Amino acid sequence: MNFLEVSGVSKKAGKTFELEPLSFDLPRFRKLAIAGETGSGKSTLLKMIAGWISSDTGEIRFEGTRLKKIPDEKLIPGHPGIAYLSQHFELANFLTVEQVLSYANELSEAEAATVYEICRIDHLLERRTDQLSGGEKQRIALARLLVNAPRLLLLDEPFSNLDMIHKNLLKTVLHDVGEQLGITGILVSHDPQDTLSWADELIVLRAGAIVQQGTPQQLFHQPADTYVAGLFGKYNLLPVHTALPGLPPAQETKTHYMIRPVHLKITGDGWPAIVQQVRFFGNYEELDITTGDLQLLVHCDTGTARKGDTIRLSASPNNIWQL
Ligand SMILES: Nc1ncnc2c1ncn2[C@@H]1O[C@H](COP(=O)(O)OP(=O)(O)OP(=O)(O)O)[C@@H](O)[C@H]1O
Repeated sequence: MNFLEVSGVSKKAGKTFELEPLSFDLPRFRKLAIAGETGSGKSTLLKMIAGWISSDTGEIRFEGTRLKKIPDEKLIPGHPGIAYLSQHFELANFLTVEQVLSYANELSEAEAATVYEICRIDHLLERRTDQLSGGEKQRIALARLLVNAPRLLLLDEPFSNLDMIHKNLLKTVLHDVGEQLGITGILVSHDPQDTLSWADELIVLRAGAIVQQGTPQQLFHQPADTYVAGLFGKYNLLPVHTALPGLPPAQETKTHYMIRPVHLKITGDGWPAIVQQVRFFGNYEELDITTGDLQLLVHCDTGTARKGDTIRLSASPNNIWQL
């Protein structure tokens, strides 16, 4: 028995969208992220697991028990043991944070104090809910779910609308929730970059279907297609007939080599190339380069090359993937 078993669930939403029957298992304590472009069905899937909407087919089992469907088998959304942090959470007005949390609390005082500490909200307990920033409200909404002692936490786009500082703070909080509270998590994000550092496993959706499932490393280095490759960052495509030294023999059925810009290294020997453009991104620079009739992107340390330079490039065979 797996902690969570999703078997053949499908859902029609609106006139045109259909989440195709999909299945996956999630062992306890494993962090799963669901990525995909806008409208690919991420939230629909998460809401079905949360018990906010029902699937048209299939079933979901949590800790061995089949989850009841709403509204056929139960009227109130949600399932015991599963917490769902929606994009549109609400906190009761005119209450202090402490009141909001104590009404929901099912933990001992010491356990609740640990949750407040992990959520970095100790200093906010006396505040009223209308005296909080968006990021603070969100961490309180999260704490309110955690004081119900869930075993599975579902997070729907938790990083949207947060500036970099609050986003990083929330990432630390979510890391600690998994590590210190031992809560299994599923996170949905339209920005796959946010999921790479958090997840143990990723599912990529496109148009309501799973296109790839694997570790963040697999999805980044060995994407199933250009859609998955593009979700996780920029990439170069070189036709397999490209005559550059060091490229591995092309596999049958593959048409292109894929190399991430960060994996093209400027070296003493390698393919001669001309730098056409340099763009500054702070931590790195992005070069437009041409080699023969190919145009490629290279990411390198700032100040490595200037427009017009002739450079030499190479890539380790480990960082060349075929599509
Ligand atoms: N209640 C609904 N009524 C009509 N259409 C819906 C409903 N819920 C979802 N849809 C449609 O289903 C599709 C998938 O929506 P969903 O919210 O699951 O996508 P998503 O991948 O989470 O997108 P985003 O990243 O933009 O949140 C969309 O085309 C959406 O318009």
